[in-house]
Amino acid sequence: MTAYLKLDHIDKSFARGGSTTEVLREVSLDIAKGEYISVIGHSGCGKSTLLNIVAGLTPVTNGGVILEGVEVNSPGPDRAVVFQNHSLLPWLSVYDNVKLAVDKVFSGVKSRAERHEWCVHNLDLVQMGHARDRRPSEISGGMKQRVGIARALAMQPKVLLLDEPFGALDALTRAHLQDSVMQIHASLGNTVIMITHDVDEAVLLSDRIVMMTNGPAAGIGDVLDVPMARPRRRLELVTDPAYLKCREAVLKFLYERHRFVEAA
Ligand SMILES: Nc1ncnc2c1ncn2[C@@H]1O[C@H](COP(=O)(O)OP(=O)(O)OP(=O)(O)O)[C@@H](O)[C@H]1O
Repeated sequence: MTAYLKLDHIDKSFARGGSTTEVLREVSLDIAKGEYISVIGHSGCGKSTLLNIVAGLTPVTNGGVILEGVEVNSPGPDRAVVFQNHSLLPWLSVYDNVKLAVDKVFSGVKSRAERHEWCVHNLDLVQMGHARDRRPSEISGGMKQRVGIARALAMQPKVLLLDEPFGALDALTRAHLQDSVMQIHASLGNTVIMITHDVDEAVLLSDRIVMMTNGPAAGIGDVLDVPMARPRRRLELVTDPAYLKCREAVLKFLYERHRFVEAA
């Protein structure tokens, strides 16, 4: 099987002043179309660097990213990113934030009326249709993240890249948004790479969990298959032996095999 998205022997070093930091070494992963992949690992191991490489925002030192057989090394609408700190333009309404991305991607393809419908459709998908005329400063953090997700989905990307998208949210808002993302993934079949620090979130949402070793020169330590059937319901999973087993495997990886050691 050829991978839909291939991370091919990626090395990444940053040079600063006279010194070089090796952040990633030999990161390789084949991702199938529609797969939901989580990346988990201790702080500073290089998760965001890896996501930024896939997004084309950070150049690799060696290796490459191949999407549908074509190497990608600059940003493009085929890979949409949602950051932890909502990156909405504060002077535009919710609707116009989504419209900006839609116009950029679809101006030659969809008519003005179709683009309007598409913006409304994607805002409805994340239950934000009612707030489309508000500015980012007038909505909550969870609502901003919903708009960020709507904006990303509206670009119809081949790959959705989520960098701790729920990290700054309270537990209840986080759970609601996780459920929305699961529903969207079920209906649209997006290919997703999501960075998270949250073990339960990784197990709940993912088909596979990529566990990174500690840096410097971090790599993929292990990849865990998450076998529970979908749709998944969080309350039912609490007692599901497969869920508990996955959770334990990730915790063991993080806290026994690759314990975080504070730099002296
Ligand atoms: N532009 C840069 N220049 C130099 N060093 C960088 C740059 N970006 C990241 N790094 C370094 O690369 C390492 C990995 O950082 P990265 O943000 O990818 O880690 P992370 O796993 O996402 O961390 P966290 O979980 O805390 O967000 C860190 O040591 C960081 O200081």
